[in-house]
Amino acid sequence: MQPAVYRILDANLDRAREGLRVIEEWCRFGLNHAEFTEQCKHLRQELATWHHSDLRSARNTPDDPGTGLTHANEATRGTIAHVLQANFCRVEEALRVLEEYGKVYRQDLTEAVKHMRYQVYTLESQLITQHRHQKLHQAMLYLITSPSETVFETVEAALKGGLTLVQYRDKDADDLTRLNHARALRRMCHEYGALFIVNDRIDLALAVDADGVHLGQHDFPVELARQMLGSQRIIGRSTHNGDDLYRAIQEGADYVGVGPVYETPTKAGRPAAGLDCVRHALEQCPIPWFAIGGIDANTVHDVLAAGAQRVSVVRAIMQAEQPTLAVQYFMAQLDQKRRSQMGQKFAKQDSITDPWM
Ligand SMILES: Cc1ncc(COP(=O)(O)OP(=O)(O)O)c(N)n1
Ligand SMILES: Cc1nc(C(=O)O)sc1CCOP(=O)(O)O
Ligand SMILES: [Mg+2]
Repeated sequence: MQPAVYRILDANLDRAREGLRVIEEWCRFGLNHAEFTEQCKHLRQELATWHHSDLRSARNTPDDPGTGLTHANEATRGTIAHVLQANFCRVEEALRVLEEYGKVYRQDLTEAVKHMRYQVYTLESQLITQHRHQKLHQAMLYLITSPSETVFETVEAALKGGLTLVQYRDKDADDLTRLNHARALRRMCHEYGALFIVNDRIDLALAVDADGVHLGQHDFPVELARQMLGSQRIIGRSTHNGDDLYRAIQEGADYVGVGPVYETPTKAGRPAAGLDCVRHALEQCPIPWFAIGGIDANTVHDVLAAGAQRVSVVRAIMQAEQPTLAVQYFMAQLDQKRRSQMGQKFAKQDSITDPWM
C-alpha cells in the first residue's frame, strides 16, 4: 500500500481525536454534562485503538506542506458555538477521510469509523439542542423587533447591551424582505451569541435556520410545529389566560409569553390581562415564561413585584434613544430581582437547615 495512505490515516486520526477533545472539554467544564463528556471520551478512545504503530511511524511532519496552511476563520471564533461548530466540522471531515482511505487499508476501520460519524452527528444535534435550551433558560430579557428603518442598528445596539434573545416580527413586509431581514438578523444574533426566533412563520424559521419560532393562539398548533421543526428548535406560544397557559404547557411549548399585562398600541385591540396573569403564571408555569405587553422602565417594577422573572418588550427597546442603555437598565432590574430571590431562597434554606439558629 502507498505510504501516503498511512500518512493520511495517521493525520486524520489525530485530527478527529483533537477535535473531539476540544468538544469534550466544553461538555465537561462548560456544560458539566457527564453523558456528553463520556460519549466524546469513548469516541476518542475508540479512535486511539486504531492508531497503530504502522500509521504513526509513517508520520513526516517536516515534509508536510499542509502544516503552514491556515484559514483566517481559524484565528477568530467569536463565540463558544463557533468553536464547537468548527470542531464538529473538523471531526466529521476527518472521519469521512478515514472512512474513504480506510477502504484501501482495512475494511473494518471503514465500518467502525462510519458508525462513529453517525454518533458524532447525533452528539452535535444533541449539543445544539442543549445549548439552545440553556440559553433560553438563562435569558431574562426578550426583544421583539418592530419594522423600522434602523432595525439592524437598534438590534445590534441592544445586543451590545447584553441581550441574548431576539424575535423578528414584521406583520406587513413582503416575503423577500422578511427573508433578507431574518437572515441578516440571525447572523447578527449568532455573532453576539444570542438566540434568534422568528414570529409566526415556521417556513421562514427553517429557511434562515433560526433557533425557533413564536406562535400565537391563532397560529399553527404547537404539535404540528414540533413535527415540522423537530426537537432541536425552540417553540414559543402566546398565552392570554390560564387555559391558554395550561394548554401550551401540555402541548410541549418550550416557553410562553404571558400577557398583555397592560394594553399596548403594539397589539392594539387586545384587552389587558393585567398583573393577575403574571401572578397566575408564577404559581402555575414550570417552563420559562415572559411577561409581555406595555412593559417599560416605569411599569417593569410592578411586573417584577407581581412575580415575573423574565420580560419581553417591543417599544421600550425598539423606540429607545439608546437601546444599549435600555437593555442594561432592564437587565439590571431583572438581575436585582433574581439576586433578591436567590437570597430569600438561601435565607429560607438556612433557617430550615442551620442547627445553630
Ligand atoms: C414572546 C411573545 N409573546 C407573545 C407574542 C404575541 O404573539 P401573537 O399572539 O401570535 O401575536 P403576533 O406577535 O403574531 O402579532 C409574541 N410575538 N412574542
Ligand atoms: C406582540 C405582543 N404580544 C402580546 C401578547 O400579550 O401576546 S403583547 C405584544 C406587544 C408588546 O409590545 P410593547 O412592548 O411595545 O407593549
Ligand atoms: Mg402570531
